[in-house]
Amino acid sequence: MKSILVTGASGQLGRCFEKLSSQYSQFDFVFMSSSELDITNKCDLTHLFAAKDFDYCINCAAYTNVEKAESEKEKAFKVNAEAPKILADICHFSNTTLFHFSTDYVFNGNSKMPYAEDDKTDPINVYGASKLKGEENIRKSADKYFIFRTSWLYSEFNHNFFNTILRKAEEKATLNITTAQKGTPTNANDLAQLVMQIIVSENANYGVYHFSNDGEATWYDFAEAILEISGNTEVLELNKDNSYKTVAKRPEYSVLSKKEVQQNFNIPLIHWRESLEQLYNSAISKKSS
Ligand SMILES: NC(=O)C1=CN([C@@H]2O[C@H](COP(=O)(O)OP(=O)(O)OC[C@H]3O[C@@H](n4cnc5c(N)ncnc54)[C@H](OP(=O)(O)O)[C@@H]3O)[C@@H](O)[C@H]2O)C=CC1
Ligand SMILES: Cc1cn([C@H]2C[C@H](O)[C@@H](COP(=O)(O)OP(=O)(O)O[C@H]3O[C@@H](C)C(=O)[C@@H](O)[C@H]3O)O2)c(=O)[nH]c1=O
Repeated sequence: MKSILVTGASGQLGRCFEKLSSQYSQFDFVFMSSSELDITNKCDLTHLFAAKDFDYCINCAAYTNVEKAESEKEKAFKVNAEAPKILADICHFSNTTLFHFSTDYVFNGNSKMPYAEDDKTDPINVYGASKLKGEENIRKSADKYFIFRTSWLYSEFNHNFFNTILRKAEEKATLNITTAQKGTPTNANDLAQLVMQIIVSENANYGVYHFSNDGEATWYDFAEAILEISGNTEVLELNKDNSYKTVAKRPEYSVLSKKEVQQNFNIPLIHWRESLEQLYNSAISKKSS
């Protein structure tokens, strides 16, 4: 039976893999949260891989607080840049295929058209710079790796924009949301599904790929869609607000081109709004009814 290690398993994406794992009983999944496995600890990682053979390692562990990263640069780089290097070295030595995730924030956002994989990177915040360094470290150390740059992940799990808006709707708070950035909201469950499809098909087209849902939106459009789909348009005030204060700069435009991922893995792309609606109906409205 092939085995799959999932790191950062209590995070948003990790929990999507855990949810999906019940559909893949042919694999032996080992889920390890940050308290069970610290990916910055080379010694613990070495021992783990010496004790068990993993065919795949899905690295969902990351430092993802974009605002805090500005003042915690060292910590962000340790988790997002140095740890992926350790993981890549160990995976290479153990003949384990590594799946890793990066971000649209590796780009500066000056483009007017969707970013391709080989477009120039130029992060404008610490989080983006730390994730880019992590990509570079993996590319140098491993052969059998997939890096998926994705954007604006949300799901029913943990802290994310979708859950924040739903919570604010419950509190009937006034929402002031920026229209200053354009990107693509991505259902983290769709990303987890893509990875499992690649594992099942034993596809070996290793490399860096862009994956998000289809279409584009501002954060305001995303918030508006969440309120419409959850039937909350009457109960709270939603305003466009380009003066929303943040510490970290964010790219104005970060839509990703999905040509490569479609060509290499033959997957259907779901429009962000359709996937949002599906998730709300399957995971949220069911829970509250
Ligand atoms: N969220 C988003 O919008 C986007 C995310 N991505 C990328 O996708 C991936 C998954 O993100 P997502 O699930 O949303 O992020 P989360 O923040 O929800 O999950 C990250 C997990 O990593 C854990 N973690 C942090 N440091 C360590 C460590 N040293 N060792 C082990 N685990 C650690 C965290 O644990 P704890 O909480 O205990 O610190 C948390 O459980 C990341 O690589 C991220 O950069 C890319 C684009 C968009
Ligand atoms: C909560 C809130 C946010 N905003 C703005 C702030 C910011 O510009 C934008 C998004 O806010 P967030 O803090 O939720 O998102 P942010 O942390 O920028 O999200 C990013 O996370 C990392 C991990 C990624 O890799 C990116 O792809 C992206 O998803 O919306 C408002 O305008 N009003 C609000 O009420």
